[in-house]
Amino acid sequence: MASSALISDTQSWKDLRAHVEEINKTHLRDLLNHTDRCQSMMVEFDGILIDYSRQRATLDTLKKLFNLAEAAHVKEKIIRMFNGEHINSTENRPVLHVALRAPRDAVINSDGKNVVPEVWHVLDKIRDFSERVRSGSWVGATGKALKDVVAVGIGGSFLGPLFVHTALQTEAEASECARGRQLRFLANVDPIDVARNITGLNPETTLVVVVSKTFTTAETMLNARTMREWISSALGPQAVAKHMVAVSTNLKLVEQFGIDPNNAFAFWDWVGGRFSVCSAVGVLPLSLQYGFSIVEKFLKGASSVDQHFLSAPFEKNIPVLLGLLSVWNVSFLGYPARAILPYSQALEKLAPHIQQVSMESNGKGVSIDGVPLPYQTGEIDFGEPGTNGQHSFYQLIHQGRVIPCDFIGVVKSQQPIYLKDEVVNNHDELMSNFFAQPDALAYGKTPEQLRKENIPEHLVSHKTFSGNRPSLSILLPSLTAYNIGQLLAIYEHRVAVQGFVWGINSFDQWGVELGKSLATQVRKQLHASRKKGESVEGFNFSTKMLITRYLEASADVPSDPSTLLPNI
Ligand SMILES: O=P(O)(O)OC[C@H]1O[C@](O)(CO)[C@@H](O)[C@@H]1O
Repeated sequence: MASSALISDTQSWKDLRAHVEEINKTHLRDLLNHTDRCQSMMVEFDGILIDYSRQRATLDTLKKLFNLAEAAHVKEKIIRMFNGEHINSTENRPVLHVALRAPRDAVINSDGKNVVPEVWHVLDKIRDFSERVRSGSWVGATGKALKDVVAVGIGGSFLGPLFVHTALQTEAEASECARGRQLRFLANVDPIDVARNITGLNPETTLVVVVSKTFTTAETMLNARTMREWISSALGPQAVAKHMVAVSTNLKLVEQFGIDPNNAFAFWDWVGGRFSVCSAVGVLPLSLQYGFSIVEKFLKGASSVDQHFLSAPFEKNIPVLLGLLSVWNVSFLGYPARAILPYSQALEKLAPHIQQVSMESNGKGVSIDGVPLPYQTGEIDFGEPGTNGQHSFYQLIHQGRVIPCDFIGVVKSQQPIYLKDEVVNNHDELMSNFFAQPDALAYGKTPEQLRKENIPEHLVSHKTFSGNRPSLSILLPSLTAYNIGQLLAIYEHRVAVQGFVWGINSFDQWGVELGKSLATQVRKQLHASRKKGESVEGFNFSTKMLITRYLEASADVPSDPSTLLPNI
């Protein structure tokens, strides 16, 4: 399938380019009047309703997007992914996060081997370990039960688990299962993050889970050594065996670090970091907090969407539709950003997680065959829960730049509140905004409407809303572990579809390497300057000046310190 032909050279791409002119003659205000159009722009699957009628698209646009998908061989690429082919060609790896949530009896082959039994071997090990910790049969070095967990990891070894944890925290069944337990995440190498995470924790009752696919990430390893010091300085070095476990693909380095290999939970190089929340990366910390049976529901929700993605026709395939519409917005309508706006506080960490899933995957400059692209890929993802975002950046979305929005609403609140004598209950109040905002963006408000309302003439232009601003609405029935899994898989596959169309490798991340290697040079310099007083050399004028100023202004930092941990 590899070829240096770019999707932008195909007739389908050119047709869509030409079609923009047609769409520019329309306004969502009018498009929304066509009931047939709107009806065919609603899709339902497994309790989830998607309404994309507020996209700047007609049924003809959709037809052209399906042609584009065909020209980009999207169907074949999806099948190749599920078949375990090495579609991550620059790293020569399959991309099989779908195997992480496949049922026990599924068969998913990679390099001639069914990977599902090894997935379940690790899941069973997690179930067993987390039950022993939760029941108090696995105790710490002083015989106390371990009720608090600090998960140390960054990027994909952090954001997905944090998203799911935040979403489950207030879910009735999950929160009951987590009673008396805490799960914290130490990600940043900033010592302040260490201080925040250990504050209020007792090493005797704390389990540290070091999560790193490579077990070489500088930030994670320094934080892991810091946590090891925190434990051993309080309880003695032998306590590490009882208080530290690891999740990694690199079990050799785990052992070298001093963690018992029996307490290491494996995953595989066919799981990309940002797609790893369904591996031990997420399943271990979440099972320790909520119990394995809750996490299993999350995996089932994701698996249900996996099957839908693989088998549903494109006209009804949620990740495919959303992926194609994102390509339409970015590559044809020229909107470079996307706002992820969940009307649920429980989903407050969805946008940061999808930011990595999407931007690390699709922020590329060359095709999968290494050909420089004449078009931009990826989009700038950001977001906040509604209604908080409304009082922050929505002004720009309503009257400034056009940013396609994903509105995500939930039918049944995790935590309903009813107050006597209120007009509506609290969740209805929230959802009133969820329903209103997409229409405000789509319809806008004309000067004529304002004049009819007797708005003073000098304010008319200020109060005018152009409208015609696209969004889509995702309505979830509730926010259980299962629904959270569904939502995750929708976004993961949508990002893959976008990459498949753009013809890029969405599964590597070479762009993060340069900064890492330059930091190594700076680290060496800081060491040499602090220890031996060496002057700053080998940098450009600006960096040299900045580092020199930093060193001079922090000359009181001891050159040969004894261990100091945060004390707040
Ligand atoms: O799990 P690891 O190997 O510590 O890597 C953490 C993160 O670093 C990256 O490699 C780059 O930021 C991500 O892709 C990954 O999720």
